[in-house]
Amino acid sequence: MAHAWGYAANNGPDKWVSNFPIADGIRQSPIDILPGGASYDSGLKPLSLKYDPSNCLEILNNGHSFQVTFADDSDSSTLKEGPISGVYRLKQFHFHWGASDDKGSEHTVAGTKYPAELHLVHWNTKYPSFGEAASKPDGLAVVGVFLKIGDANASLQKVLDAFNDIRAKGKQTSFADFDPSTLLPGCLDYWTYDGSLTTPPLLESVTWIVCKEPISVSCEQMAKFRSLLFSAEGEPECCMVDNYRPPQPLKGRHVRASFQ
Ligand SMILES: NS(=O)(=O)c1c(F)c(F)c(S(=O)(=O)CCO)c(N[C@H](c2ccccc2)[C@@H](O)c2ccccc2)c1F
Ligand SMILES: [Zn+2]
Repeated sequence: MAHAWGYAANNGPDKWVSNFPIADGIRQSPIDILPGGASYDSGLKPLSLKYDPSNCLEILNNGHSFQVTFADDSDSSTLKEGPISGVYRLKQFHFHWGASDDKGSEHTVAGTKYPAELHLVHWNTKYPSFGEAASKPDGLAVVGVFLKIGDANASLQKVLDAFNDIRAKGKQTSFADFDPSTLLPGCLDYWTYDGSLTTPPLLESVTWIVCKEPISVSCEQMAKFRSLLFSAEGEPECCMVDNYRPPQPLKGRHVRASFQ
């Protein structure tokens, strides 16, 4: 049985290709975004994000990151417009972060790494389910938001306050009435390109929408991220840090900007 994928030297991003050959595919994510190389597209619409806090269900340590899961049986928490057509439903959000403040984001901007990156994962309702959508080239849309060291983020603190219940892999706890739009930056200018999931199964089904403006996170809040564990209860403790895939080859893809 091949050992499970992770972010360590023996099972990390450089090893994923042996079990997931698409790791060397033509539309892999993340990428290094070169603002000078992105072309402004006046046809790109503003993002329309409408989230209902009552859809928020639970928070879970899945051993790779932590995720906040949403009820997606109706169109009450959706992404519309932007670079996509149709209606995409919010399924979950999660983060990626580093062992220190100089790394942690998956996307980079002209080589600049941020200490963390938020991903809001949505699926195209033209397909019957998330699982179906995840295997289609237009099946998923992920909104990425960079985190930058600065003032403490009060909205993020609500998520971090749940960490004591989910410290180890497999732990979950109810998490209700959270509005993820409170985690979005004031300005929703974005870059967009065709890409993939950044973890196995690395499916090439994601329209990436990466916000230009970061949100703030304090050093103390970053320390709280790093208090989570990759390991399950009873296993030797392994801090959950550096759970990011490095930028992948562009392979001829174009990045568009919604702003000039
Ligand atoms: N950066 S990314 O957006 O590509 C990404 C991640 F980097 C990521 F870590 C996760 S994760 O769920 O936290 C652990 C890996 O599954 C997911 N989770 C996916 C997911 C699972 C359930 C519901 C929504 C999203 C991912 O696990 C997945 C997507 C599609 C098919 C199978 C699994 C994910 F989408
Ligand atoms: Zn992610």
